[in-house]
Order: sequence, then C-alpha cells, then structure tokens
Amino acid sequence: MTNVVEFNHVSKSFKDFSLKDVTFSIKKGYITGFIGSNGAGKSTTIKLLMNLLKKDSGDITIFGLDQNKYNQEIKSRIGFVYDENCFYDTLTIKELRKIIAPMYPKWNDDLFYKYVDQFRLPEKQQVKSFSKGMKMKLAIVFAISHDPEFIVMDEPTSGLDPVFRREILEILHEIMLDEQKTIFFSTHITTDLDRIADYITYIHKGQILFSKEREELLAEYGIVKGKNDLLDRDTEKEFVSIRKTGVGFEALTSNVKKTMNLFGDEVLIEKPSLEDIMYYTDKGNLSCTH
Ligand SMILES: Nc1ncnc2c1ncn2[C@@H]1O[C@H](COP(=O)(O)OP(=O)(O)OP(=O)(O)O)[C@@H](O)[C@H]1O
Repeated sequence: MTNVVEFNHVSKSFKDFSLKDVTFSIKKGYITGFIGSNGAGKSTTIKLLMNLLKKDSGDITIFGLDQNKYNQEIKSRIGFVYDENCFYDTLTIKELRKIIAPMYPKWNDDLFYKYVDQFRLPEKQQVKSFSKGMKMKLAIVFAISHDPEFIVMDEPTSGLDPVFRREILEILHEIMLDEQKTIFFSTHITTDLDRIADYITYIHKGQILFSKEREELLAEYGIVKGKNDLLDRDTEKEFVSIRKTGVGFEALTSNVKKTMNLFGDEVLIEKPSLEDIMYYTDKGNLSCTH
C-alpha cells in the first residue's frame, strides 16, 4: 500500500509544548481522521505537513518527495482547508474565482460550479454575508476545484450544525469514489469519523499514540464492566484507564483477547466508540506506542 505522507521522527518545540518524535503515515486512497484533545498538537502537525512551520528535526515526505525540495509541486497537488481560512470578504464567489482559479494549473471550472451548486452557495452575494457553515463550504469548494490528489483539512466540521456537517461528509465521500484520492482531516467530532474514516491517527500531548485502521482499532479495544473486587494493583495495569463507581468499574482495554483470558465471564465487554477510546486514553497515562 502506498503512503501519500510519511512523517519520520519529526520533532518541533515551542516554549511550553513539544511534538516529540512523530512517526506515522497517511495511506493513499483512504480517509484518515486525526484526533486528539485540545492542545494535543493537531494543528501543529498539519502546519508541519503543509510546510507552514519549520520542523526542528526529522523528515517529512509527501507523494514520495522531500517536502522542502519539492515544496511548490507538492502544494499544487494538495487541497488545503484550515480553520482560519480568510477570503477578501467584500468580494463575491465569482470575483474570488477570478483571483484564485489562475493560481492552479489544474483548475476545473466544471467541478467548481458543480460544487457551488451542490452546496447552494449564492454566487453574487458578498462573502461577508455568509454564515460560518457557508464560509466553510466555500473554503472546501476552492480547495477541491483544482482536482487535488490529496485533501488536508484542519477541523472542517467544527462549529457546524449536523445538516451542514452531513453535507460536507457527503462531498468527501463522493470525492473518495475516485480511489486515487486521499483525505486527512482533524476533528473533535468522533461521530463524523465513525461515518467516513478508514484510518484513525491519535495524538496525545505531542506524541502519536496510534495510527490504525478504524475497524482494527474497534476490534482491539473494548469497554470492560465488572465488580470492583476484581481490581487490584496487577489487574488495574491491564487497562488504559478505569472509572470506578459505587456499583462497579468501567474500563478501557486495548487488548480485548487478553482481557477475556484474564477475567473470563466475570466481566462484560462491550464494543467502544471512538469517543470512548479518546476519553479513556486521555484520562489514563499511556506510554507512546506506534
Ligand atoms: N506558534 C506557537 N508558539 C508557541 N506555542 C504554540 C504555537 N503554536 C502552537 N503552540 C502550542 O502548541 C500546543 C499545541 O497546539 P495545537 O494548535 O497544535 O493543538 P491542537 O491539537 O490543534 O488543539 P485544538 O484542538 O484546541 O485546536 C498548544 O499548547 C499551543 O499553545
């Protein structure tokens, strides 16, 4: 399987935060969701990927090309949407198109007007009158109308209502019908990922905890419920983290098979949601594994 992106031992330090030895890849032809709590390092990773920020060490290759040597070529093959997208908002869509389209050799007007239509965006209205959701749709339309092979988005669905979010996910799904395309996007809305993500990359305090196929992840992890007297110093180590209540405990295991062997019928094991995995992993203090 080809990788569109490879991060190899990438580090970046700010005064109060570091991305540490970040190693992961993004598979061609799939949607990868990038999750992690506030301040975990998602935007920083995306800025490094887009070469908007200089790494301290490590390598990043995109389309198999060195990020610095082939910066221009790489950028022309990526559609990028980020949360601070700013347009000259006194302009209309038509006027913006006149400025943006010539920047891309592979600009596709048919595609552009198809998406403008599909998202029901008014062409003759100043962008400053658009709602937040309409502005995000417009950013996506501009990012995908030069037919990029790889689409990178920093929280494209944040702050949008379920109807807007669903429409955006549908467009992403439609784009993925072309098996040569790849999408990487960060989000806090794990239910969006339940809908469309093939792979999940999880960052926690500047470290990648895992980058895995979603199905594989959901098969390996489990929510375990049992009586508190099953817990002692040794058995507690088996869990990512544990929540104890008056009636028993609920915990996350990252190895369902091992937990079943250990506790047998004494516990109940349920399928976790991505949100469960995020919640318990953030709560616990897992060491870094790739
Ligand atoms: N230019 C910078 N200078 C100093 N610190 C920075 C800079 N950019 C980011 N940081 C810090 O790095 C940490 C990670 O920020 P980042 O924006 O990557 O997190 P995030 O996972 O995208 O968070 P959120 O989900 O809240 O958007 C934060 O503590 C932030 O304050």
